[in-house]
Amino acid sequence: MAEDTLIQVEGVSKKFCRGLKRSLWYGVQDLGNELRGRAHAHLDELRPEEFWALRDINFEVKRGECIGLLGRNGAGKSTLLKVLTGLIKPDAGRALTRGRVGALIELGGGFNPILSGRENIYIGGSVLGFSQAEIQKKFDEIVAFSELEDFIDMPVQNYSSGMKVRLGFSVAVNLEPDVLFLDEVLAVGDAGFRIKSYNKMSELLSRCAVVFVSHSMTVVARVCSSVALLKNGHVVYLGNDVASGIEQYLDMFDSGPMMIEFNEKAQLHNIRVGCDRGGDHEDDVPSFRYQDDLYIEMDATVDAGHSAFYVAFSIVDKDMKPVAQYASNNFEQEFRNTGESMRIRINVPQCLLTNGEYSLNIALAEPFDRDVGGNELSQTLALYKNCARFKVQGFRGTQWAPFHLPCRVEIDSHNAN
Ligand SMILES: Nc1ncnc2c1ncn2[C@@H]1O[C@H](COP(=O)(O)OP(=O)(O)OP(=O)(O)O)[C@@H](O)[C@H]1O
Repeated sequence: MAEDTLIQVEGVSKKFCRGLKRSLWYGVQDLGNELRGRAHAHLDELRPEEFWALRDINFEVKRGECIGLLGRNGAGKSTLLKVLTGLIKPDAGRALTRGRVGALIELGGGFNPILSGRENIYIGGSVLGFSQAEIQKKFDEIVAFSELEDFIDMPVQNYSSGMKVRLGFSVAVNLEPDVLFLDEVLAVGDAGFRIKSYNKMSELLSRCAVVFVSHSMTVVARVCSSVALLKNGHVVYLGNDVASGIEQYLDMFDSGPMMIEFNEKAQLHNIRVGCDRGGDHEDDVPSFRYQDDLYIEMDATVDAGHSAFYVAFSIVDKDMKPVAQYASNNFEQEFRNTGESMRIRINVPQCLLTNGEYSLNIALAEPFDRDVGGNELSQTLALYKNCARFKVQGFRGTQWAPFHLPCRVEIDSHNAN
């Protein structure tokens, strides 16, 4: 393996068996064959109820790189991490690492629950190959990072899940690893610790090779330099274009049907997103360009008894996270209910969304009072979620957020200090 390559995965395959009884029986057969020095008779074929959890995985990670393992539930990410850390043996191929390995792949994994945090730090350090003296030197740093000073002599079995993550992460990152394996478990920590952990990861990156499993695309976009996207045990994308890897991951999810959460007092029909220029269609989804002038159109009826209403919408990304909002009442725009079917058109000039697939949540509401703070109280008349999908394409350049603002930068060298 090349000098600066710290992780090398070569043709790794791993199969599992769905049925417990068969799985045990195959295990006995394989062990018998191994003991008799016979090659694995069924190495490349699947026996009844077996499936490939990993199939012919190849990649390498150099010092200074962080590869994000993405994939839907059951894609094989944790199995790959377990092969990488040596917890399970692959059926074919090999995974090599160079240098000290730090890992946090299971909540409380690697800890002895009846021993204290202090004792577990010493055991964890020894497993990584550190001498008692070296661990002693790092001990205060580990405890300070985990912020568990008051609990360090308590048995780990009494720790909360967040406390276990703090201790596990702190041991993994503070013992100067060359290779770091991190699973989703970090998400268990509270917001403060998560931010601290991601900062620590960024700091370690210059001297480490990291494999990071996550379902949070915001974090992947922030910390990863490359992405391996797994589907049913196969790598379907491997590369340095993290945005493209994330896009392909999000494409694996069907955004689902429209949900009418409430339509008892108003009804919406024919909701669509358009562009005066026309736009294109891709897989039946309208597609526009970055900075196009868009409009949202719908037909609406509002029940008699509600004399006025306002219109609100949010744009959500493929993770269903809201990325933009609008409510006409914030601009003193309320509309009179004509009692008849109305065509509503909302103009969205110069849409600054970056490339991706988005959807709309739309509400009609009636303002009726103000609270003590002067905020408007309103009654929802209709709420339709995920009711019009659209794509934005044509944004050029690195993309790390849903909006790109067309700013102008001015530099005046005379005033610079
Ligand atoms: N010991 C095992 N025996 C049998 N099947 C297993 C075993 N461990 C994992 N699997 C199966 O292997 C497949 C991959 O599982 P894995 O845990 O690697 O997925 P994952 O991508 O980490 O999923 P998630 O995002 O839910 O954590 C799944 O179908 C899982 O049920």
